[in-house]
Amino acid sequence: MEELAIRFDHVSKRYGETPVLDDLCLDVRKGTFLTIIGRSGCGKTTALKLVNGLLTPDGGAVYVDGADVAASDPIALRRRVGYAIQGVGLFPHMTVAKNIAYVPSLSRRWDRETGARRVGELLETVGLEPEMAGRYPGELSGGQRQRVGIARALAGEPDILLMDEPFGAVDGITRRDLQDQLQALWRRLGLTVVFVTHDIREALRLGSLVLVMEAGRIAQLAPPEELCAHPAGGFVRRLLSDR
Ligand SMILES: Nc1ncnc2c1ncn2[C@@H]1O[C@H](COP(=O)(O)OP(=O)(O)OP(=O)(O)O)[C@@H](O)[C@H]1O
Repeated sequence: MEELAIRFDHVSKRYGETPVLDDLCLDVRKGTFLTIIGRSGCGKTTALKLVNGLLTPDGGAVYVDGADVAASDPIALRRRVGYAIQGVGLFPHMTVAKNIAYVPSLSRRWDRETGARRVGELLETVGLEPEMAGRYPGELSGGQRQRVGIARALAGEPDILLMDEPFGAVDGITRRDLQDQLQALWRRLGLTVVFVTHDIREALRLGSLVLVMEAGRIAQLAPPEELCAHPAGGFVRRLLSDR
Protein backbone atom coordinates (compact mmCIF):
# COMPACT_ATOMS: atom_id res chain seq x y z
CA MET A 1 0.00 0.00 0.00
CA GLU A 2 1.16 3.52 -0.77
CA GLU A 3 2.37 5.02 2.50
CA LEU A 4 2.75 8.53 1.20
CA ALA A 5 -0.26 10.83 1.19
CA ILE A 6 1.53 13.74 -0.46
CA ARG A 7 4.86 14.13 -2.24
CA PHE A 8 6.41 17.38 -3.46
CA ASP A 9 9.03 16.33 -5.96
CA HIS A 10 11.41 19.21 -6.75
CA VAL A 11 8.54 21.65 -6.98
CA SER A 12 9.07 25.21 -8.13
CA LYS A 13 6.38 27.83 -8.46
CA ARG A 14 6.57 31.44 -9.52
CA TYR A 15 4.08 34.22 -10.05
CA GLY A 16 5.32 36.17 -13.07
CA GLU A 17 9.03 36.65 -12.47
CA THR A 18 8.83 36.16 -8.71
CA PRO A 19 9.83 32.70 -7.51
CA VAL A 20 7.76 31.56 -4.53
CA LEU A 21 8.68 27.90 -4.09
CA ASP A 22 12.15 26.81 -4.99
CA ASP A 23 12.89 23.12 -5.60
CA LEU A 24 10.68 21.99 -2.73
CA CYS A 25 10.96 18.30 -1.84
CA LEU A 26 8.65 17.02 0.86
CA ASP A 27 7.11 13.66 1.71
CA VAL A 28 4.04 13.52 3.95
CA ARG A 29 3.19 10.05 5.18
CA LYS A 30 -0.42 9.00 5.61
CA GLY A 31 -1.84 9.90 9.00
CA THR A 32 0.59 12.79 9.57
CA PHE A 33 -0.62 16.06 11.08
CA LEU A 34 1.73 18.47 9.35
CA THR A 35 1.74 22.07 10.51
CA ILE A 36 3.39 24.68 8.28
CA ILE A 37 4.68 27.91 9.72
CA GLY A 38 6.74 30.74 8.29
CA ARG A 39 6.70 34.45 7.57
CA SER A 40 3.88 36.01 5.65
CA GLY A 41 4.48 35.51 1.94
CA CYS A 42 6.91 32.57 2.26
CA GLY A 43 4.73 30.29 0.14
CA LYS A 44 2.55 28.35 2.60
CA THR A 45 -0.77 28.93 0.84
CA THR A 46 0.85 28.33 -2.52
CA ALA A 47 2.05 24.93 -1.28
CA LEU A 48 -1.49 23.99 -0.15
CA LYS A 49 -3.04 25.05 -3.46
CA LEU A 50 -0.61 22.86 -5.35
CA VAL A 51 -1.91 19.85 -3.42
CA ASN A 52 -5.54 20.26 -4.44
CA GLY A 53 -4.79 21.38 -7.96
CA LEU A 54 -5.84 25.03 -7.59
CA LEU A 55 -2.31 25.80 -8.82
CA THR A 56 0.07 23.81 -11.00
CA PRO A 57 3.84 23.74 -10.51
CA ASP A 58 6.21 25.40 -12.96
CA GLY A 59 8.79 22.73 -12.25
CA GLY A 60 8.59 19.29 -10.65
CA ALA A 61 5.37 17.58 -9.62
CA VAL A 62 3.02 17.09 -6.69
CA TYR A 63 1.62 13.63 -6.03
CA VAL A 64 -1.43 12.74 -3.97
CA ASP A 65 -1.67 9.04 -3.12
CA GLY A 66 0.96 8.41 -5.76
CA ALA A 67 -0.94 10.17 -8.58
CA ASP A 68 0.33 13.34 -10.24
CA VAL A 69 -2.09 16.13 -9.29
CA ALA A 70 -1.63 17.81 -12.67
CA ALA A 71 -3.05 14.70 -14.38
CA SER A 72 -5.88 14.07 -11.90
CA ASP A 73 -9.58 14.73 -12.37
CA PRO A 74 -10.26 17.95 -10.41
CA ILE A 75 -13.63 16.87 -8.99
CA ALA A 76 -12.37 13.49 -7.84
CA LEU A 77 -9.37 15.24 -6.32
CA ARG A 78 -11.50 17.78 -4.48
CA ARG A 79 -13.43 14.94 -2.91
CA ARG A 80 -10.29 13.24 -1.67
CA VAL A 81 -8.71 16.48 -0.53
CA GLY A 82 -10.80 18.74 1.73
CA TYR A 83 -9.87 22.42 1.95
CA ALA A 84 -10.74 24.82 4.74
CA ILE A 85 -9.49 28.39 4.74
CA GLN A 86 -9.45 31.39 7.01
CA GLY A 87 -12.55 33.50 6.57
CA VAL A 88 -13.95 30.14 5.48
CA GLY A 89 -15.19 31.19 2.06
CA LEU A 90 -18.71 29.90 2.69
CA PHE A 91 -21.25 30.77 0.02
CA PRO A 92 -23.30 33.56 1.66
CA HIS A 93 -26.48 32.88 -0.31
CA MET A 94 -26.58 29.19 0.63
CA THR A 95 -27.76 27.72 3.92
CA VAL A 96 -25.32 25.91 6.16
CA ALA A 97 -26.73 22.59 4.93
CA LYS A 98 -26.21 23.53 1.27
CA ASN A 99 -22.72 24.79 1.99
CA ILE A 100 -21.78 21.52 3.68
CA ALA A 101 -23.32 19.42 0.91
CA TYR A 102 -21.62 21.41 -1.84
CA VAL A 103 -18.77 19.07 -2.79
CA PRO A 104 -20.81 15.82 -2.65
CA SER A 105 -23.54 17.50 -4.71
CA LEU A 106 -21.01 18.27 -7.46
CA SER A 107 -20.66 14.58 -8.08
CA ARG A 108 -24.29 13.78 -7.13
CA ARG A 109 -23.15 11.48 -4.36
CA TRP A 110 -25.91 12.33 -1.90
CA ASP A 111 -29.63 11.98 -2.49
CA ARG A 112 -31.90 14.23 -0.41
CA GLU A 113 -32.24 11.80 2.47
CA THR A 114 -28.56 10.93 2.66
CA GLY A 115 -27.77 14.63 2.43
CA ALA A 116 -29.93 15.56 5.42
CA ARG A 117 -28.50 12.73 7.49
CA ARG A 118 -24.87 13.44 6.60
CA VAL A 119 -25.26 17.18 7.21
CA GLY A 120 -26.66 16.37 10.67
CA GLU A 121 -23.78 14.01 11.40
CA LEU A 122 -21.18 16.50 10.23
CA LEU A 123 -22.70 19.31 12.31
CA GLU A 124 -22.46 17.04 15.32
CA THR A 125 -18.88 16.11 14.44
CA VAL A 126 -17.80 19.76 14.57
CA GLY A 127 -19.87 20.52 17.68
CA LEU A 128 -22.79 22.46 16.17
CA GLU A 129 -26.50 22.09 16.87
CA PRO A 130 -28.65 20.48 14.14
CA GLU A 131 -30.77 23.69 13.99
CA MET A 132 -27.82 25.47 12.41
CA ALA A 133 -28.48 23.61 9.13
CA GLY A 134 -31.11 26.11 8.00
CA ARG A 135 -29.17 29.27 8.83
CA TYR A 136 -27.16 31.42 6.47
CA PRO A 137 -23.45 32.12 7.08
CA GLY A 138 -24.26 35.76 7.95
CA GLU A 139 -26.32 34.50 10.89
CA LEU A 140 -23.41 32.68 12.55
CA SER A 141 -20.53 33.77 14.77
CA GLY A 142 -16.97 33.63 13.45
CA GLY A 143 -16.23 30.43 15.38
CA GLN A 144 -19.43 28.79 14.15
CA ARG A 145 -18.57 29.71 10.57
CA GLN A 146 -15.18 28.11 10.99
CA ARG A 147 -16.79 24.93 12.25
CA VAL A 148 -19.10 24.91 9.21
CA GLY A 149 -16.03 25.38 7.02
CA ILE A 150 -14.48 22.28 8.57
CA ALA A 151 -17.72 20.30 8.20
CA ARG A 152 -17.81 21.31 4.55
CA ALA A 153 -14.20 20.24 4.08
CA LEU A 154 -15.03 16.85 5.65
CA ALA A 155 -18.18 16.29 3.61
CA GLY A 156 -16.47 14.59 0.69
CA GLU A 157 -14.99 12.12 3.19
CA PRO A 158 -11.49 13.19 2.28
CA ASP A 159 -8.34 11.32 3.26
CA ILE A 160 -6.46 14.58 3.25
CA LEU A 161 -7.53 17.81 4.91
CA LEU A 162 -5.81 21.07 3.96
CA MET A 163 -6.36 23.92 6.37
CA ASP A 164 -5.16 27.47 5.81
CA GLU A 165 -5.17 29.38 9.10
CA PRO A 166 -8.65 28.06 9.80
CA PHE A 167 -8.73 29.36 13.38
CA GLY A 168 -7.33 32.79 12.68
CA ALA A 169 -10.31 34.92 13.59
CA VAL A 170 -11.58 33.53 16.89
CA ASP A 171 -10.88 34.19 20.56
CA GLY A 172 -8.34 32.10 22.45
CA ILE A 173 -10.81 29.80 24.20
CA THR A 174 -12.78 29.02 21.05
CA ARG A 175 -9.52 28.45 19.25
CA ARG A 176 -8.36 25.98 21.86
CA ASP A 177 -11.70 24.22 21.63
CA LEU A 178 -11.49 24.00 17.83
CA GLN A 179 -7.92 22.73 18.07
CA ASP A 180 -8.96 19.97 20.49
CA GLN A 181 -11.83 18.91 18.25
CA LEU A 182 -9.69 18.91 15.16
CA GLN A 183 -7.07 16.80 16.86
CA ALA A 184 -9.73 14.33 18.04
CA LEU A 185 -11.11 14.14 14.48
CA TRP A 186 -7.66 13.57 13.08
CA ARG A 187 -7.11 10.66 15.42
CA ARG A 188 -10.57 9.19 14.93
CA LEU A 189 -10.71 9.42 11.14
CA GLY A 190 -7.04 8.66 10.51
CA LEU A 191 -6.75 11.73 8.29
CA THR A 192 -3.67 13.32 6.86
CA VAL A 193 -3.85 16.99 7.82
CA VAL A 194 -1.79 19.86 6.42
CA PHE A 195 -2.39 22.92 8.54
CA VAL A 196 -0.97 26.39 7.88
CA THR A 197 -0.67 28.73 10.84
CA HIS A 198 1.11 31.90 11.93
CA ASP A 199 1.06 30.84 15.54
CA ILE A 200 4.09 28.84 16.69
CA ARG A 201 2.24 27.57 19.75
CA GLU A 202 -0.54 26.22 17.52
CA ALA A 203 2.02 24.66 15.16
CA LEU A 204 3.76 22.86 18.03
CA ARG A 205 0.56 21.87 19.80
CA LEU A 206 -1.20 20.34 16.81
CA GLY A 207 1.55 19.03 14.57
CA SER A 208 2.95 15.53 14.66
CA LEU A 209 5.42 17.09 12.24
CA VAL A 210 6.25 20.79 11.90
CA LEU A 211 7.51 22.38 8.70
CA VAL A 212 9.20 25.75 9.09
CA MET A 213 9.39 27.55 5.76
CA GLU A 214 11.66 30.41 4.94
CA ALA A 215 11.40 32.14 1.56
CA GLY A 216 9.98 29.15 -0.30
CA ARG A 217 12.40 26.63 1.16
CA ILE A 218 12.44 24.27 4.10
CA ALA A 219 14.16 25.79 7.12
CA GLN A 220 13.37 22.72 9.25
CA LEU A 221 11.09 19.71 9.16
CA ALA A 222 10.83 17.87 12.46
CA PRO A 223 8.45 16.61 15.14
CA PRO A 224 7.67 19.39 17.64
CA GLU A 225 9.85 18.00 20.43
CA GLU A 226 12.84 17.77 18.13
CA LEU A 227 12.25 21.26 16.73
CA CYS A 228 12.28 22.68 20.25
CA ALA A 229 15.30 20.65 21.35
CA HIS A 230 17.37 21.21 18.21
CA PRO A 231 16.30 24.29 16.24
CA ALA A 232 18.07 24.23 12.89
CA GLY A 233 19.11 27.86 12.77
CA GLY A 234 18.53 31.46 13.75
CA PHE A 235 15.16 31.74 12.02
CA VAL A 236 13.72 28.72 13.81
CA ARG A 237 15.18 29.92 17.13
CA ARG A 238 13.55 33.33 16.67
CA LEU A 239 10.21 31.71 15.89
CA LEU A 240 10.46 29.58 19.01
CA SER A 241 11.25 32.60 21.14
CA ASP A 242 7.69 33.85 20.37
CA ARG A 243 6.13 31.05 22.40
N1 LIG B 1 -1.98 35.01 -7.65
C1 LIG B 1 -0.83 35.62 -7.31
N2 LIG B 1 -0.23 36.47 -8.17
C2 LIG B 1 0.94 37.06 -7.85
N3 LIG B 1 1.58 36.89 -6.70
C3 LIG B 1 1.03 36.06 -5.80
C4 LIG B 1 -0.20 35.39 -6.06
N4 LIG B 1 -0.51 34.63 -4.98
C5 LIG B 1 0.47 34.83 -4.09
N5 LIG B 1 1.40 35.68 -4.57
C6 LIG B 1 2.66 36.09 -3.89
O1 LIG B 1 3.42 34.93 -3.65
C7 LIG B 1 4.04 34.96 -2.38
C8 LIG B 1 3.62 33.74 -1.57
O2 LIG B 1 2.23 33.79 -1.32
P1 LIG B 1 1.51 32.75 -0.35
O3 LIG B 1 0.08 33.12 -0.32
O4 LIG B 1 1.86 31.37 -0.75
O5 LIG B 1 2.22 33.07 1.04
P2 LIG B 1 1.86 32.65 2.51
O6 LIG B 1 3.13 32.11 3.08
O7 LIG B 1 0.69 31.76 2.54
O8 LIG B 1 1.52 34.07 3.14
P3 LIG B 1 0.54 34.48 4.34
O9 LIG B 1 1.15 33.89 5.56
O10 LIG B 1 0.61 35.97 4.33
O11 LIG B 1 -0.83 33.93 4.03
C9 LIG B 1 3.62 36.29 -1.76
O12 LIG B 1 4.66 37.21 -1.96
C10 LIG B 1 2.40 36.68 -2.53
O13 LIG B 1 2.28 38.09 -2.60
